[in-house]
Amino acid sequence: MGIVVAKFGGTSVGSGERIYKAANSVVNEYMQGNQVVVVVSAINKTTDESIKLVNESIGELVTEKQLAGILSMGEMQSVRIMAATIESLGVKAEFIDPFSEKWPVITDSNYLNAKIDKKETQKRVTKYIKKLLNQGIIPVVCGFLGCDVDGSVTTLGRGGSDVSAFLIGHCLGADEVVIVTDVKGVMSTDPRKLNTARKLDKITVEEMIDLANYGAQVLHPNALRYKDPNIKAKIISFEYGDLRVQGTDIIGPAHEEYDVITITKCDDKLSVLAVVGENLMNQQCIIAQITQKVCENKLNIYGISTGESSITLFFKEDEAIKAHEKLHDLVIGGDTLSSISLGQKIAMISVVSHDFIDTPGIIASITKPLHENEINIVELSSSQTAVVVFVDWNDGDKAYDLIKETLQ
Ligand SMILES: Nc1ncnc2c1ncn2[C@@H]1O[C@H](COP(=O)(O)OP(=O)(O)O)[C@@H](O)[C@H]1O
Ligand SMILES: N[C@@H](CC(=O)OP(=O)(O)O)C(=O)O
Repeated sequence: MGIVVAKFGGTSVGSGERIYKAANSVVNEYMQGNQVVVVVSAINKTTDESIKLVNESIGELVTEKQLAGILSMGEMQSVRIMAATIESLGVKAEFIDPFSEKWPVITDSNYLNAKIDKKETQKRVTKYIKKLLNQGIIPVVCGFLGCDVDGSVTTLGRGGSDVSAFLIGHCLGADEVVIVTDVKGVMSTDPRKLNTARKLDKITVEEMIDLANYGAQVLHPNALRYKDPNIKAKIISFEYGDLRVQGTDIIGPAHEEYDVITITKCDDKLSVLAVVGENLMNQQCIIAQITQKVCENKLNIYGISTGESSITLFFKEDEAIKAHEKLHDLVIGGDTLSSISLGQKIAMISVVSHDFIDTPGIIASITKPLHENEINIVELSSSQTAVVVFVDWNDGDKAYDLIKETLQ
């Protein structure tokens, strides 16, 4: 016997027929001897429709607290219908919403993007949800919602039902979390945008996080925070009405702890090369020509950035000498580039954390102490989860210490 958390997204409960199919799949899983927790989103586009109504009626005068309360209605409705449908199939089910005494997900009072109180949630999942499972009852829990210490409804942010499912799975020590949605699994790209998209049989947690961070709606980027190594996870289609169907397996735990900031200074001394030319932004294939040259000579680029009239590249000190020579050949062999310069010795400091995605001001908090200590930043690049700072080699250790002091 195992514990399975099954989450049904809005489209998977988008009609009476789909709700029946979903309830039936849950009951079948239960009949096979598993304990099942159901997490449900609002039916179809209910949340979008509520937002539209609020915009048209109240507009900006709505408070965040009021809006969270209004949005919660979608999930309040869907859990009731789902629990009743499961019961109609002969198995005991209990809906749980933020007003239930047994509500598990406790958050702060950031109403529309609430932060989860993991300790309190863990306690309540054990006390209430686990108990229901042991009584043979199927808990049907509102996805997306939380409740603060004052008893006010909060939301976990748009698409937050995925977070609810993995959070509850984590707190229960579940065997599996199954995300039921309107695609066959994770695809090579959004099938609504490219019809050549194909289904992946598996994807690693890290890959899935990156895909989600860059907008693949299929899973909320914060959900996998709660994917423990021993929890199996998959994304499947609602079409089959079967939780055992194959979709995309999400493999392994997250490699890096969330909540943790990793700061590293590259051991290698780097050199900066600037390739210069007029109006490079509008020149086609120039980056391809540069990287092709670098690739032919088996050199590794540590960083690259583009500007109006220059492209800056970072290489290991010894490789930069060869890169300089080879890229100079490119410069004098064509009309687009005018010149190249091999500049100072550089230290590279990388700052990485999954928390950067939704934390404003990270770049400012990295650059402020450097500015205050008169350390010049040669280059800075950033992605959703990483900021890489290039400074003069002689400033490297001090810059590293300052960033560490500020962020940790
Ligand atoms: N790489 C991808 N693989 C699968 N689906 C994707 C991908 N990128 C974006 N999507 C979109 O995610 C949608 C599913 O997410 P969502 O609409 O939030 O479902 P649900 O209502 O079940 O939570 C799909 O319909 C698809 O258009
Ligand atoms: N109903 C909420 C929460 C959610 O997760 O929905 P879905 O699972 O349909 O993406 C929203 O639309 O944001």
